[in-house]
Formats: sequence, structure tokens, C-alpha cells
Amino acid sequence: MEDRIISANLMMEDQAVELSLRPRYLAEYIGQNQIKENLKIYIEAAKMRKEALDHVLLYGPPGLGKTTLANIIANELGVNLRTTSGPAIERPGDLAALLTNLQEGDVLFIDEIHRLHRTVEEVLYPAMEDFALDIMIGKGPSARSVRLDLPPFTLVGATTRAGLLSAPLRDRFGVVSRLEFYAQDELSFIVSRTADILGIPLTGDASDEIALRSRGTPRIANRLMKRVRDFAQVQGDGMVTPEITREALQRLQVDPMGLDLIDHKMLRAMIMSFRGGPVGVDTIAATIGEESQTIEDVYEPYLLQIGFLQRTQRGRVVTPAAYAHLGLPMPEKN
Ligand SMILES: Nc1ncnc2c1ncn2[C@@H]1O[C@H](COP(=O)(O)OP(=O)(O)OP(=O)(O)O)[C@@H](O)[C@H]1O
Ligand SMILES: [Mg+2]
Repeated sequence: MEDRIISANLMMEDQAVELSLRPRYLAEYIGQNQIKENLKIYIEAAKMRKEALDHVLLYGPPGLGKTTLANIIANELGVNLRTTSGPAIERPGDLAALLTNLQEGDVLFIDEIHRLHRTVEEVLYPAMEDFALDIMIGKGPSARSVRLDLPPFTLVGATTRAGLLSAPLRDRFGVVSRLEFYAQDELSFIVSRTADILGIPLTGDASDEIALRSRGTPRIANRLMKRVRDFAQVQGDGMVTPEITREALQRLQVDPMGLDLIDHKMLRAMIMSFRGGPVGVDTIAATIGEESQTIEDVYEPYLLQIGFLQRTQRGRVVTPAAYAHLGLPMPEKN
């Protein structure tokens, strides 16, 4: 599944180009308007008071711009950004080293923050709350705890799975923002911007054609844009037209709603073997040979978003809209 062209997860091929495409300031960051407006005010206020910005938690599906926003926050504040991730911080001492190296007002970005080790997380609590580190000195009966002051800093945490965050950690974030899938016109704008930066000539509605199939996700939009460029260069004169775009995406087996073969396989399996559900995620997973986790994190969010799947107490249900899209008749009610 990692080779799925419409996977929202970061792939090798994305890495180099994402750096050049990443917006650096809020003004260049397209969409997520509510989050942007709020952050703008909080950032301005923090700068006026010459204080560190409140800790910020960003959550939502992959590829929607969490890492990008973390970078932007540091840029807008005019401070350094230190980047790490939950699993990379193995011991409390690793976190202590990171924290004591921060300068006043800096941003510490912890990606995949839901994967922090428990013992590390406990060091983070007083750091976030009181800008302090509690260090144990000595062993046995003579052991004592010493409190070390830290410079005020801003923790930006990112996660695709906010539900896995412990309550005490979650409660320590002053700003909690959920990123949403992007609207069609926003994605189209992102595609045009990307084409501009990479020097790809676009005509007509080519950017809309790509946007339609990008599953609300800038990372996918950028990846499809690059693939379509290859087709335009090899098959045509390099100009990315709406026709070339449609043809390229059809060849890549991405349908007009951005669904690929695996989405089709999953929806069809649910329809053929389970009369459209309700059916549990584990059962779906076993039927199509995928992991439940992958279904929940990768396939399902977009299918829920476009109203092709519904989540119920008893499992997932295929909606009439999905039947219509697949051109299949609804089962008779009995
Ligand atoms: N609002 C936006 N405007 C323009 N481009 C964007 C925007 N958000 C994301 N992008 C583009 O999408 C790419 C992926 O975004 P980013 O790496 O920030 O996602 P993420 O949410 O951190 O994903 P993951 O969960 O995999 O870490 C960026 O490199 C950037 O090119
Ligand atoms: Mg990221």
C-alpha cells in the first residue's frame, strides 16, 4: 500500500520537492482559514508581550500541513525551530538535553507526539507547565529532586491520532487545532502554486482536474502534479492540459473522485460480501488483506469525508453515494 499514488503518507519521492514547496509564512499557507486566523492573533499577541507562544497541538490526517505549520509558527515568531519526534526521544535525558538547549521563545516541534514514551512524557509535564525540569540526583535514601529552570518556549506537537494522546498531555496545550481536508478550490490553488514553483506550464482547468482527485490533501495534489508533468513531457510537448491530466490519472488508476484500486476493492468487498455493511474494520481488513490500522488511518478518513462510508456502532456502512459512484445497484431491503 505504500506505493499507492494516492497515499497521504510521505514517500521518498516527495521529500526533496516538499522542501521547496513548503510555504514559509502564514500568508502563503492556503486554506485552514480558522486555524490561520487564530494563530495569527496568538502569534501577534505573544510578540507584543514578548512572551513565548502558548503550546500548540496540531492534529489531523497525514499530508494536510502540520509540519508545514510548525515551521511557519517559528518563522512568524522569528525564533529557532528544533524538530524531533516522539519515537526519537528514547530517554528522559534526551528530552532534557533538547529542552536545556532551547533559547528563550524557541519552538520545539515534536512530531508523532502520540508515540512519546511514558517516562519521557512525565518530564514534559513540568517543562510545559512551569518551564522547569525536575532532575533526580543520587540514588536510594539520599536521592533528591532538583528543579532546574528552563527558558520559556513553545511546544508544537503534531499527531495523526489525537485519540491516543494521554489526557494530561493534551490538557497542557493552550491551542488545539484540528486540520481539515482541503476544499477543491484550495487544492486547485495549491496545484497552481506548485506548477509555478516547479516551472510547469498548465492550461485551462488542469489544476482543477488534479485537485478533484487529490483526496483533500496537498501532499497528494503535489505528487499527482509531478506525475502528470511526466506524462505531459513524454506524450506531449510538456504543456499540462486538462486532457493530458485526465488521461494520465486514468492510466495511474486514480478515478475522478481520487479513489484507486484499493478503495474500489474495499468498497466492492463490503458490497458483495456484506451487503454494504455494517461490517467491522477488522473484518474488512481480513477480507482485502490489509491491516485494520491502515484502513482506519489511510483509506477510511477520506471515504468518510466524501460520504462514501458511514461509521456506525455496528461497523462501517457503504452509502448510496458510493453505490452510485461504482455503478452498482443498492441491495433490496428485507
Ligand atoms: N496549506 C498549504 N498550502 C500549500 N501547500 C501545503 C499546505 N499544506 C501542506 N502543503 C504541502 O503539502 C506538503 C505536506 O505537508 P506536511 O508535510 O506539512 O504535512 P503533515 O500534516 O505534516 O503530514 P504528516 O502527517 O505525514 O507528517 C508540504 O510539503 C507542502 O508542500
Ligand atoms: Mg509532518
